Amino acid sequence: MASRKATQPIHEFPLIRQLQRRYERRSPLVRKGIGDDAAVVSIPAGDWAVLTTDLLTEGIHFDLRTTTPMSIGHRAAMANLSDVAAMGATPRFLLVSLAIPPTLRADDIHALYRGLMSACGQHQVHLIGGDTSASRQGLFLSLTLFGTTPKNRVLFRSGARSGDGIYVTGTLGDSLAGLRLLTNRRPSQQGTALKKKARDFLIDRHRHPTARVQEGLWLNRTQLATAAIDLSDGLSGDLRHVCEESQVGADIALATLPISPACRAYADAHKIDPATLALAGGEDYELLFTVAADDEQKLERQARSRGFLVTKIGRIRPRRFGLQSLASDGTRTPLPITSYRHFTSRMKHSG
Ligand SMILES: Nc1ncnc2c1ncn2[C@@H]1O[C@H](COP(=O)(O)OP(=O)(O)OP(=O)(O)O)[C@@H](O)[C@H]1O
Ligand SMILES: Cc1ncc(C[n+]2csc(CCOP(=O)(O)O)c2C)c(N)n1
Ligand SMILES: [Mg+2]
Repeated sequence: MASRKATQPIHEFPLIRQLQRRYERRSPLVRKGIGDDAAVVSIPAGDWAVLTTDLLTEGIHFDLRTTTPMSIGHRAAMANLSDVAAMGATPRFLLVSLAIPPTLRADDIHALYRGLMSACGQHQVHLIGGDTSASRQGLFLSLTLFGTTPKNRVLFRSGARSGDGIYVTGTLGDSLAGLRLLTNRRPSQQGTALKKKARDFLIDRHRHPTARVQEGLWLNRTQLATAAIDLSDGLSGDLRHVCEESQVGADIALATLPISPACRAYADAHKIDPATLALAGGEDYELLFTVAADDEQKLERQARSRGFLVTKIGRIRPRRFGLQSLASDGTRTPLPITSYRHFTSRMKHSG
């Protein structure tokens, strides 16, 4: 969907100057942004810095035949914002590194930045620098996001305790269903039973995910969450990280997983259980968090009054029980790992 013709060659320094003119904003915290050997920022006294980086690789994280440069920029920003959100921190400064193949034009890079910066603009994140290189083959995009949080105030993966309720924001499985709609090469098998509105919704959830920054800040500020993680690889794998770091087990009640009407319609049309999409689906960028049993009512009340969608999906158990799925009739079975794994699961997810 990007132009594959090199009609408008890229010149490194004019491109950087244009990006600086368009996207650099003044901030009292930015002492030096784009233009020196490194950026210099000051952070509020006593705050802790929260740092994350994410790499997006053509063919692995996106396919230029089925997506747009603007969506790639948006998703890259949201992937990083989501990690800062999962720590309960405020995102502040962004570094962007690009390796650009000869097939892309300057216009494509500007579209990518429009997607990036519109996502960052929602959270007052400042672009402070980056790096630009040519690539012989494929587009690579690496973002580093710098956030802050008051000292000692942070949501770790390691704080879950036996008895805590397990919650997620939003709905699960939409992004994977959207990706499958985009990449399935046999449209005759998928289009008929699914209304255009549902199809558009799922594709949009894949192309334009929303990082739950406000929710993360709320959970941290109120100290209602004992642990948190963002769902980038898929529930079945990401929950496992929380359990390993917290040295606990978990029950997940499959019937309670929040599934959007569109994802349910997709699952019906394909005769699959929507829970399999929710467990496997990566890139939803929802938050999974745990809450002490005594705080659950308070959490649910506050979520309602703030307009945040949160759903209880299970409970933390002692480590010896491992991770189990709990059926409506009370039977338990081990929760299989079906989430995205680099080096093994690419075809399964895109096919
Ligand atoms: N190549 C690496 N070198 C050093 N540390 C790494 C490397 N890759 C990952 N890590 C660290 O491992 C931990 C888990 O990383 P991972 O990328 O799985 O995070 P994630 O939030 O689950 O996924 P993602 O942000 O990529 O969607 C993080 O602390 C990360 O900084
Ligand atoms: C073309 C194409 N094929 C497959 C996928 C699915 N996918 C790729 S990486 C990933 C997990 C998150 O990555 P990371 O852990 O690196 O943040 C997922 C779910 C996609 N988005 N595009
Ligand atoms: Mg993460």
